[in-house]
Amino acid sequence: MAAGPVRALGAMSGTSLDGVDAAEIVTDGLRILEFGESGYRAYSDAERATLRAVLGRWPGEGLEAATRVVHEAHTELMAGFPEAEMLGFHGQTLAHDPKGRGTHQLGDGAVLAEALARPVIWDFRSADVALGGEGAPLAPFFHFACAKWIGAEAPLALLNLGGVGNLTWVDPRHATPEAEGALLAFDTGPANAPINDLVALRLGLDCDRDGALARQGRVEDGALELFLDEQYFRRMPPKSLDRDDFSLMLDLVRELSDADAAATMTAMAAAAVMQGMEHCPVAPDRLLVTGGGRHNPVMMEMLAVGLDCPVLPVEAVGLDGDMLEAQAFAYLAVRVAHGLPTSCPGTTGVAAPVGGGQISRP
Ligand SMILES: Nc1ncnc2c1ncn2[C@@H]1O[C@H](COP(=O)(O)OP(=O)(O)OP(=O)(O)O)[C@@H](O)[C@H]1O
Ligand SMILES: CC(=O)N[C@H]1[C@@H]2OC[C@@H](O2)[C@@H](O)[C@@H]1O[C@H](C)C(=O)O
Repeated sequence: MAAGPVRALGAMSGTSLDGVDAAEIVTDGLRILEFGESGYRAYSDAERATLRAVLGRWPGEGLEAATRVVHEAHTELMAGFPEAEMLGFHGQTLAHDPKGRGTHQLGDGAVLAEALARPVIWDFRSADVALGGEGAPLAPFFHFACAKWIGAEAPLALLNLGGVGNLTWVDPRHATPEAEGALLAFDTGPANAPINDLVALRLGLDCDRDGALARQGRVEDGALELFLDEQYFRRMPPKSLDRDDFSLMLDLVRELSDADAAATMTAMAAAAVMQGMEHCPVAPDRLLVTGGGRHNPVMMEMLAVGLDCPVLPVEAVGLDGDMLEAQAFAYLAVRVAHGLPTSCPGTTGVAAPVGGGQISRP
């Protein structure tokens, strides 16, 4: 395919299991030329339960119903973007165990290519894992393009607070993301997923909206210390996590009141980020925050108090923090189509820059 600009649509079904985000960008696979339309398709409670029931169950039987949910939700949403020439389809991570079972995202790009009559780029993580990488995070190459787009001239950090947190340190003075020293990225630790699980279990809520519960509680330092004692925090990056790798968190707060448990888990997510920031090769001049956690003022305040640099939502530089991951998979799709790498030693620990992703045509 010619390496000119493409209007691509990316879709992401994140670890929070709330729904599917889709967003268009125009790119040549190097620069962001234009941001386009975006949309969201929530999972119904029944669909979410179907997905939740199979998380971690891979390899396994009986994934048909969950796969159908993923295909239907994505087809419905992506059909509303007829001008997109190419589709980037992340799928729903079912299991992520790069050094063991591998990484698996539910959904078949070939089925979507038929249904939507357009080329679909998908299965972004497998090639990286096959070559010894973590297979995640993959947004960092897009974060590099974002740093260029905002005209950054000094190292900065981008943090995604999704179900899991991931941090990207970017030095925008390099010409390409795969240049040695341009990027360092890794998953910081659990972010919203355990808080969602806590409030779902105890109160039947989706999330601790606006940190209202955490704000009423007190952080239990003993539990926080035990959490930070986890082996994961002693590992050097790159490193990545599966959604439920930190299920011990619920045990650590079992004896606490609802409010204290929420406050302590919010502090755990923030402390994991602070730990992660210590890995930055050069202190970043700001931390730009994307993902749902930036809407949680308690988590944002904890980060602002604990870090030396300004902590700002990505909206402060004109980006859309609800759509950044979907945009990332639109951008990565075009990179794959143009034969460009999507990960490198600094982002996933893979031995050399690699272009992941399969291309399915209708
Ligand atoms: N107003 C809010 N107050 C508190 N938390 C919020 C708020 N809005 C969103 N969140 C949290 O953000 C989560 C959604 O974040 P996001 O959509 O970035 O996650 P994701 O993309 O599914 O995860 P990942 O990036 O790990 O794949 C919600 O499940 C909730 O926990
Ligand atoms: C295996 C997997 O799906 N990982 C997700 C998850 O959600 C956040 C964090 O863990 C990150 O590593 C990744 O998502 C983003 C989009 C990424 O690859 O950059």
